[in-house]
Amino acid sequence: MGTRESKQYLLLEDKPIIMHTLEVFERMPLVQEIVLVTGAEDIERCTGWIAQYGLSKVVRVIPGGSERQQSVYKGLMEIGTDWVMVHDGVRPFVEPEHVEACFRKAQRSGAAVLAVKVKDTIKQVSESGTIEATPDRRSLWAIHTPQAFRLSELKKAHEQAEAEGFIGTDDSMLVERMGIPVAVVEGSYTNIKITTPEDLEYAAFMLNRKGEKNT
Ligand SMILES: Nc1ccn([C@@H]2O[C@H](COP(=O)(O)OP(=O)(O)OP(=O)(O)O)[C@@H](O)[C@H]2O)c(=O)n1
Ligand SMILES: C[C@](O)(CO)[C@H](O)COP(=O)(O)O
Repeated sequence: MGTRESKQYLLLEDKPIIMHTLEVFERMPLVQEIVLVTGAEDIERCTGWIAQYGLSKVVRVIPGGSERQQSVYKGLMEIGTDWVMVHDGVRPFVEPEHVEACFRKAQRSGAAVLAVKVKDTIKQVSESGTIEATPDRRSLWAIHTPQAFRLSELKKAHEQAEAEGFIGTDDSMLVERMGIPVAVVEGSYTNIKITTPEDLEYAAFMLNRKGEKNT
């Protein structure tokens, strides 16, 4: 993002992005409790915002680890439910009905992630910048969060990955490598991961649109 402030704390309509994200889950009857994993130095201000925005389902705010994977694992250790969903703090536009669909699918099949079909042709490119392969687009999906799992299986997958020194870019990868099938549930292209500066402009537009819909 290139900002001094971590992107999850940037303001969208005067509210930190992470609080917009938490509000989606707070309002869902399906969600029992939320554990927020953050930087140790951010716990105090996050706790303040949680009180300010009345997020009663956030039962704990805990410091993360050295990598995303360790942070998720630390979060899992604080969960008391049989099922868990892992979500990126910077995906505030996830639709509650898609969260619900992902969760229900996981309950039926064991594990599920939200995703969208890719629109572009995707190429595998070498370090020197030459195209090496063009995978068949019909089988390619861009994977989002939330990702839903049985808590015991996700914990086990994390422990196995840690023991083998494997680092994945999402939780599904860790579960997949245990041989557990993970179902894909079609979500929405608006469930962006706010990552680069132009995403902030899109996010402001999306928030405005959401506000107009609700009035
Ligand atoms: N110790 C860490 C480091 C990172 N993360 C999370 O892992 C993700 C990826 O972090 P990072 O690799 O720093 O990339 P970006 O967040 O994409 O960084 P940038 O803002 O530079 O795009 C983020 O959701 C971050 O909150 C984490 O939970 N614990
Ligand atoms: C989990 C994820 O959102 C799936 O697309 C993505 O891999 C997270 O990436 P980040 O680098 O941790 O933001």
